[in-house]
Formats: sequence, structure tokens, C-alpha cells
Amino acid sequence: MEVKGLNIGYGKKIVCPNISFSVDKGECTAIVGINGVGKSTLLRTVGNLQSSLGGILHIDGKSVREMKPHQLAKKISLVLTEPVASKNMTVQELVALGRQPYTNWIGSLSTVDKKKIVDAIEVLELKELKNYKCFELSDGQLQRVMVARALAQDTDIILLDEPTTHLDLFHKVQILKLLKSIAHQTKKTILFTSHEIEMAIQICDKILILDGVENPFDEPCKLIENKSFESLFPSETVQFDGTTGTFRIQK
Ligand SMILES: Nc1ncnc2c1ncn2[C@@H]1O[C@H](COP(=O)(O)OP(=O)(O)OP(=O)(O)O)[C@@H](O)[C@H]1O
Repeated sequence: MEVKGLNIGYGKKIVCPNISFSVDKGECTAIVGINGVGKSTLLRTVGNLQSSLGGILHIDGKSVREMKPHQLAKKISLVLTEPVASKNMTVQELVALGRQPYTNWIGSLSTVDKKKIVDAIEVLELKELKNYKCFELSDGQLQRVMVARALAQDTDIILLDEPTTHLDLFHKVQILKLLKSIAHQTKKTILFTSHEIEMAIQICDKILILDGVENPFDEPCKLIENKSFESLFPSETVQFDGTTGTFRIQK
């Protein structure tokens, strides 16, 4: 995926200008930044749920704008923060929805579809919950189901909006490590928004820091070297410590 000089926003209002980055197959990338800077807007723009306000957005050398919805559904899966439409579905049924771009008009599942569903349920450790209705799950369990649905969709690119919300520390680390291992092992491109900057520094291959001006993008250690995290928050409140890669609260 290649993004060059992308402006994102609503109507004529640019929320964040001049975003440039490129991600390869097998890379796990986090988009971080303060509240309201445009992380979710960027993810929705990249997923073609809304139009960009200028700039280049290419996948495999092709403009996303020119791709048909069914082509895009086989390229990109999206895990958004909105609640699931029908929590009355079982875990298995919801994961099976990921196969929709591939099924015929009555939605019957082929052997390949069924295998992708079983595999996704297994990878996200949902086997014991597969017959539970979604309303019976905790927020964290439901989050895992949504990732499983994206995995079943088996696209080259998976976009996730704040996949760690609602999760405790252990499950946050678990899901981010899982995303990274999925990216590395299956050569998928994974791009997610997060407020877990310290975890992203430790786990991700690349980070895009949306600051609304320069929007630096690089490997975490290079961003630390360039002091890119230091101006993210007001320094009288929170300071970044480059030696440990963590934020310190100023007392
Ligand atoms: N549907 C919309 N119409 C107009 N403006 C919007 C819309 N959705 C979001 N915005 C504005 O766009 C800006 C970026 O919002 P966005 O949700 O992308 O930020 P974010 O970085 O994901 O924030 P957070 O960390 O709080 O989730 C905000 O100023 C917000 O008010």
C-alpha cells in the first residue's frame, strides 16, 4: 500500500493534511496520535469508506478509487469500533460473514470457505465459544471474534480501528502480538490505530505518528532516534523517555 500526500477530512474540511507512508506485505503498522487528530478518518479513507480530499492512495500500484467494491472486499478487510449489527448471531456465524465476498448469491459456503472459518476460529482461540451468541460475550471476546471475521475474509490487507479497546493489559499484548505474527506468518499487511504507543513501539514493524503537520512514519527505533514521540503530548504533563521507549508523567 502506498500513500502519498494524502489529505483526509469531511466535506471540504481537511482534518489531517499531507500523509505519506508505504507498507509492505508481512508488515504490522500502528497509527498513533492524540484524540481527534484523524486516525479513524485515515483508516476509513484507506478502506474506501470515505473519499480522500486529495493525494495518492494505491494498492498493488492501483488507485483504490478505481477499484470496484467486490475487488476491494477481497483486498481489504476492516474491523471498526462500531458495535456488531446483530449480536444474536453465534460466534461461528459472525466469523462466517467474513466469507461473504467469496460466496455465491445464496451465500452457501464451499469447503475452502469452511476451512478458512475453522482456521480463523482456531487462531483467535475461540473454539470453546463458537456456539455462543455474541450478546453472551465480553467486549474483549467480541473483539477477538471481529478479528477472526477479518482473518476469515482472507484479504491481503487488514485494517483495524483500536483493536485493543476494552481489553486488559494481558489481552492487549496478546492481540497485538497475534496481529504481528499473523502479518509475519501469512504475509498480510496489518494496519491498526491505537493509543497504546508504548506497546506499538515494542511490537510493530512501523509506526505512523499523525501529528497533523509532518506525520512521521518509520520503524519505531528510528522514530525514537529522531525524537518524533517527544512533541506528541505537552511536555509539562507527559515526557517521552527515549532510552526506555516509555512516557513519564511529570509530577
Ligand atoms: N462524520 C464526521 N463529520 C465531520 N467531522 C468528523 C466526522 N467524524 C469525525 N470528524 C472530525 O474529524 C476529526 C478526526 O476524528 P477521528 O475520529 O478520525 O480522530 P481520532 O484520531 O480517531 O480520534 P480518537 O483518538 O479520539 O478516536 C475530529 O475533529 C472529528 O470531530
